[in-house]
Amino acid sequence: MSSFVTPPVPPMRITFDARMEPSGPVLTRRMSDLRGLFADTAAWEASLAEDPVVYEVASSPVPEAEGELPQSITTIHPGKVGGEFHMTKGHIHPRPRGEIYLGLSGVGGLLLFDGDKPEWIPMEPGSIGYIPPGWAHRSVNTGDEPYRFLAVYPGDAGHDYEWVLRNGMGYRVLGGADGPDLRPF
Ligand SMILES: O=P(O)(O)OC[C@H]1O[C@H](O)[C@H](O)[C@@H](O)[C@@H]1O
Ligand SMILES: [Fe+2]
Repeated sequence: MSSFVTPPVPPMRITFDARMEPSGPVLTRRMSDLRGLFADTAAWEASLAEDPVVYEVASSPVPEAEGELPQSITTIHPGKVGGEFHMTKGHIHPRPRGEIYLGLSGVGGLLLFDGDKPEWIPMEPGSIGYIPPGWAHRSVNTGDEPYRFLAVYPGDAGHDYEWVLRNGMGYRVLGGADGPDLRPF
């Protein structure tokens, strides 16, 4: 994802509206944008008839450029595909850079994978999830209302989505009787 502002930018107060969303560009990802991510391909194909919005990313007007600290608020709408919770595509930063997430509303989790072992950080309003450099990351809505989080990341980190398609994320996150059921794959 990229924002529409080029550096240098002035010091600024970032203003959030009543829904606490930054005023910058919004990226919408529909089910059809999530090809190859859900295990149950038949269920994914069936969902394309309606092609619902799975998540939206609203960015602040800070450029994705070296030295900058862009922020975004992602809203993942609730739902499942073949028992698997709605989730983001997931990516790794081509330049190894850390990132922080802050849970704002709803419940979910941050799935991390270093290519060897997966980690799961449950997220609720007020939780800070830390993504160390070199870990792929994906967010999952494990509840029945929208899950929203703020992300802050170095502007030169970049997004590699192919890595996740090639390597997976270590776990699939399904709805279980007592909350999320993490299945190795
Ligand atoms: O990029 P995705 O894996 O689709 O995740 C959606 C978004 O989540 C967070 O907000 C990240 O900071 C964004 O950089 C990312 O674009
Ligand atoms: Fe990231």
